[in-house]
Amino acid sequence: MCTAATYKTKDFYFGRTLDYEFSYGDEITITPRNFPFKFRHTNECNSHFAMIGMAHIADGYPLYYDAMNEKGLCMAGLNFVRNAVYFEPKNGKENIAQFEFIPYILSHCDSVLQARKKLENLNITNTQFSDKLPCAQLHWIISDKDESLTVESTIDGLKVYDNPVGVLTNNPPFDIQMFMLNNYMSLSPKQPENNFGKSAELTTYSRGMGAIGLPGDLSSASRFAKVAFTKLNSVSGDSESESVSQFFHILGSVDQQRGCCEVAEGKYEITLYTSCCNADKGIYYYTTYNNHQICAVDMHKTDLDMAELTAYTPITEGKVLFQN
Ligand SMILES: C[C@H](CCC(=O)NCCS(=O)(=O)O)[C@H]1CC[C@H]2[C@@H]3CC[C@@H]4C[C@H](O)CC[C@]4(C)[C@H]3C[C@H](O)[C@]12C
Repeated sequence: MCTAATYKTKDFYFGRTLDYEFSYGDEITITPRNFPFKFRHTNECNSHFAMIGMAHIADGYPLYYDAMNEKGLCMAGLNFVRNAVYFEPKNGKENIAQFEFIPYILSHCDSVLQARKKLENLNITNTQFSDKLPCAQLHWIISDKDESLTVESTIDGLKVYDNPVGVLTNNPPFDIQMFMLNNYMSLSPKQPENNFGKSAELTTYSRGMGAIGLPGDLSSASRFAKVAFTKLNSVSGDSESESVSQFFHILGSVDQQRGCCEVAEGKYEITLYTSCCNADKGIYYYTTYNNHQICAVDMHKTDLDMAELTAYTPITEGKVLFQN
C-alpha cells in the first residue's frame, strides 16, 4: 500500500509513503534540464524542467515513483492493482508509456492547469520499460499549491478527477474513495455532543472522542479516511521545520509497522520510506523504516543545467542522539 498527501503552510508540501515488502533499489534522483528524455512514442525532449524524486535508475533512465519539478508541480504513482489498464499506442493521441508518465508531465508542465491540458489528448500505453520490468499497475496524484488531480487509466479509458482532499491511497477507484468519505462526515476533532437518544445519559470520558469511528487499520480505504481526516484538520506553525515536522506526522498516521500486514507466509509490508517535497524550495525530505532522522536533498545545490542524473542513496540507518 501507499499513501500520498499534500499540505500547505507558507510553502507547499507534497509526499508519500511507499509501503512494500521489498525495495527495488531506489535513489533520490535529480534529473537536470538537459537530460535527454527519449520518449518511446513521441518526440524526444532534450530541454525541459528539472525534477527531483525517488527513482529506480535502470539503464541510465530515472523510473520515478514520486517527484516534483522546479516549478512546484508534484506527482506520485501508487498501486492500483486489478483496476489499472493501459493501452496500445493510438493514432492521433499523445502516447506515453506508463513508466514515462511522471517524467513526461514534470518535463513539460509548470502547473496542474497545464497538466490538465496535456491529459486531454493523452493515452497511457502498456509499453514495458524492458523484459525485466513489466508495467506496474498504478494510478497517480498530480498536485501544485492550488489544486490536485487523480489520474486513473482503466478499462473505460483515461479518467481525470479533481482531488479536493489532496490525498490518494490504493484501491478502490478514486470516485468510490471520495464517496465513502460521506460515512465519516460526523467525525470531528472537537468533543462530541450527545445525539444518541433522549434517555441515554452519555458522557465524554476521554479526550479525542470526536473522531471515534475513524478507522485505524491498514486497508487502503481506511488509510484514505484516516489520512484525509488528519490532513484536513492539521494545524502547525508555518516555518520550514514546523511544516516538515507536521507533514511527517500526517503521513505517520498511516505508517505500516512490520508484522501488521502479512502479504505472504512470514512476509510483511512496511513503510519503506516517507517523502516530503517542499515544492517551493525544491527540497526532497525523507525518512526510512529504520532511520527516523529526516534527511534531505536540495535540487538547487546541483547544477540544473547539466545533462547527467545525480543520484543519492537513501540513508537507511538511524542514529540515537545520546545526551549523556
Ligand atoms: C511497489 C510500488 C507500489 C507500492 C504499493 O502500493 N504496494 C501495495 C500493494 S497493494 O496496493 O496492496 O496491492 C510501486 C510504486 C511505483 C512503482 C515503480 C514505478 C516506476 C517503474 C515502472 C515500471 O513499469 C516497473 C518498475 C517501476 C520501478 C515501478 C516498481 C513498483 O511497481 C513501484 C515502486
